[in-house]
Amino acid sequence: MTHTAIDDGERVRAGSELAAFSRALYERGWMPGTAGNLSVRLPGGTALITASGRDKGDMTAEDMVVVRADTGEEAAPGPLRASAETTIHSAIYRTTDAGAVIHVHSPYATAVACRTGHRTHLNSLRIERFELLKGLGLDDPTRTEVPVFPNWPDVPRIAADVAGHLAATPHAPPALLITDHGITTWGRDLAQARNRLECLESICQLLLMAGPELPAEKERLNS
Ligand SMILES: CSC[C@@H](O)[C@@H](O)C(=O)COP(=O)(O)O
Ligand SMILES: [Zn+2]
Repeated sequence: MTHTAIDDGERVRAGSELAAFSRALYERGWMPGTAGNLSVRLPGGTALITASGRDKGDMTAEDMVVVRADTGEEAAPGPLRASAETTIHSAIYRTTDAGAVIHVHSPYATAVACRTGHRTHLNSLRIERFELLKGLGLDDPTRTEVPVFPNWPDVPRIAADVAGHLAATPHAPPALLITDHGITTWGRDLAQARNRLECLESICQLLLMAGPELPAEKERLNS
């Protein structure tokens, strides 16, 4: 099958699933305005992604665009434009075996991204000890380093940073932050990507609620 030969039934089934997940995330307040985008990998080297600039709480299967999974290029001319952040999804599809990618502007993860990110350099957020790390499917569920990328105005530049980091970091967690912007997670399907997103959003909430450490706590943690 070539990348343009998408079975219509498959496209509609995947599009309906994207629309349902998008609505649910919107209703949680994680896709304010028209923020956020979701995609799934399809057979034949393609992916289906939410159209750009749409209300993410009110999408249907017809509001999705077929793109090449490895480049983000639109597979066929049509009235809708693929998400402005499609190249970030493609960077993930190219360098991992992800079957689905979710990007949202959820408040706690975005706040942590704002506080830990750097305007021009890749940074990382070290997370240790939280039980919820077990929900990320890590090789070592006791600790991880979530990369925090600069929010370049040129999205393909963010995508190039992401692809470079993931290619060089085989045990990277299935998640990334973009400073002053939001969070992206991925998994074998939308449900797994959403579960991982929920774990990280909750960890970020706990980090913000728990810190900064009190001196007595520091002593206890270091003993
Ligand atoms: C509401 S502005 C947010 C956008 O700039 C972008 O970050 C975003 O998440 C949605 O872009 P989109 O092109 O609709 O997929
Ligand atoms: Zn965004």
